[in-house]
Amino acid sequence: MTESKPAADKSFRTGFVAIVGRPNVGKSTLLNRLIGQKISIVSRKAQTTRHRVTGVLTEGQAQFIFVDTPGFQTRHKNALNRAMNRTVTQVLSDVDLVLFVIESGRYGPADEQVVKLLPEGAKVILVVNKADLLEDKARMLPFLQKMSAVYPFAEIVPVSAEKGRNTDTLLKAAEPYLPEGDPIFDADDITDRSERFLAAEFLREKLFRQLGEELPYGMTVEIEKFEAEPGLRRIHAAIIVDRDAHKAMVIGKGGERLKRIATEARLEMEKLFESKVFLETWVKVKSGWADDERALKSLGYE
Ligand SMILES: Nc1nc2c(ncn2[C@@H]2O[C@H](COP(=O)(O)OP(=O)(O)OP(=O)(O)O)[C@@H](O)[C@H]2O)c(=O)[nH]1
Repeated sequence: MTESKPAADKSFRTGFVAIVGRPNVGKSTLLNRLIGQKISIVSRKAQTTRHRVTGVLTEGQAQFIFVDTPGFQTRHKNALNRAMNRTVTQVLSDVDLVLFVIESGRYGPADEQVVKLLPEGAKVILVVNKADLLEDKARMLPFLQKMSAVYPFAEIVPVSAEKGRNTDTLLKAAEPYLPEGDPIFDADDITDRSERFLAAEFLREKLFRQLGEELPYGMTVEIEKFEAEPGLRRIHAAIIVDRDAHKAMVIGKGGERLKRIATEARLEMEKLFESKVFLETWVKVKSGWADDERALKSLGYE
């Protein structure tokens, strides 16, 4: 494994990078674009820091280690939110660089909330995504100028994550902000998350997509059983919601919605695990759990 590590001379740079932004600005698309489509699963390593690593990009003389920042909500004020916002600020003060993503031509209250969570002194690059959607290109420059007054951004880079435009420029702009140091991961490592974890992530992602605005607050996914044998994964997943009404929303009319969600998640798992997947899902009601500080610990938020 070690021979695939890039040669470490003194100018090699390695650093932790967090991608933040309000929902739907294109954070996942950007991460996927930067690290490429290939996802390989490796076991958690001893030298992995306390951060949750979502992707590693080793290119030229630099290694970018992307870390997870839990999502944050401004609509609901309960224990889960307070803890999540605390976690966000903690993670952001710990990383070497923050990529703050917004949409071209749009800067609203939800984006402002994110700026408020940026810790003092953090190195932040403003990524102005979806540049392809800005119909009037002449609006870009004044928009960038307006944004430069919002926060002392280290750099401002317009990109299109979806089309892969200018993402190389973004990496070049980001590299000098990583501290000098040897790579921590082998060049081929993309994620250190386990298959079990990724299974929950895929299901969660499909739920988010399908439920959209109706997403029940505090919903979570628990993998109750994960069995792996060559060419086959057997997964039992529970979707936990707060109320009976939420349960009905997730299941949909005649179970259609849950069926669609589970099918999409299963297909993605099969692709990633390169194996057949039997996925069983059901919805459980655990009332009030989102306000239970103890429940946070089990989710890793505290
Ligand atoms: N036109 C265009 N669409 C984009 C671009 N980047 C992302 N999108 C689309 O924007 C939507 C949201 O993208 P995501 O990557 O899921 O956004 P996100 O910020 O991770 O969203 P959350 O998971 O809700 O926080 C998707 O439909 C993407 O296809 C872009 O550069 N141009």
